Amino acid sequence: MNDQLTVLSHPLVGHIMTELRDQNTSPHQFRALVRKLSMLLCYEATRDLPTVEKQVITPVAPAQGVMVDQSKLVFLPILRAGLGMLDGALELVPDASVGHLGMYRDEETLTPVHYYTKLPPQFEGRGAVILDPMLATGGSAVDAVEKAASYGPAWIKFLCILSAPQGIEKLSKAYPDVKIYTAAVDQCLNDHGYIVPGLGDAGDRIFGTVG
Ligand SMILES: O=P(O)(O)OC[C@H]1O[C@H](OP(=O)(O)OP(=O)(O)O)[C@H](O)[C@@H]1O
Ligand SMILES: O=c1cc[nH]c(=O)[nH]1
Ligand SMILES: [Mg+2]
Repeated sequence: MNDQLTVLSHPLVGHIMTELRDQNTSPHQFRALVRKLSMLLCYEATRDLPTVEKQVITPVAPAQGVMVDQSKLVFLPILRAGLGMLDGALELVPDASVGHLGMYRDEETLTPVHYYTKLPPQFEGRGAVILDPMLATGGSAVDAVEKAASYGPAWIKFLCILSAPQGIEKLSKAYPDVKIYTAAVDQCLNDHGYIVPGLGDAGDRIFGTVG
């Protein structure tokens, strides 16, 4: 693989992924599993955040601690499915800002269609963390990074639950500076652009709209 890519490698991640893939998993369970994986992805992606020292007094003695300036982070979920990852990310960084990138993938052309954008106006000195459970062809991810980059963030990271080799390649070639964090990399895409074996349509499974 490449050094832009971090794949969560852990027995518990494998366990959660297996439950997530199972077609018998209910939307309620699916959302809970996506939330857990999103927290773990966010944990990895925030490993290099700067800290400032802070002294506190414990019941026993003064202690030198550190704090993170959470306002330096902006989470950008790609609607709809990315919303499923937001709770987990905000659980770890509750004071981050949130912007929304509305796009869906046209079923015929597999290219993203943009329908809504609402980002915080002030990105200077802040990092952008894009959230979308699925990195398939990579078209949506590349468009999301392009949009985020136009706001001038200090850096951009892309967090997804599941990815296909095609999507990783497309995103990493288009944006070599964007680090990608994923819980698993699958084999390929099928003729409809779905990840194989995958987990189906993440948005439909999160929101209970499976046909
Ligand atoms: O890598 P790509 O080939 O662009 O595919 C990935 C995109 O497809 C899914 O969204 P979808 O179009 O299903 O929209 P939804 O979240 O509203 O269901 C997924 O959540 C990504 O945004
Ligand atoms: O497998 C896939 C591919 C794109 N979007 C999804 O939700 N699932
Ligand atoms: Mg969908």
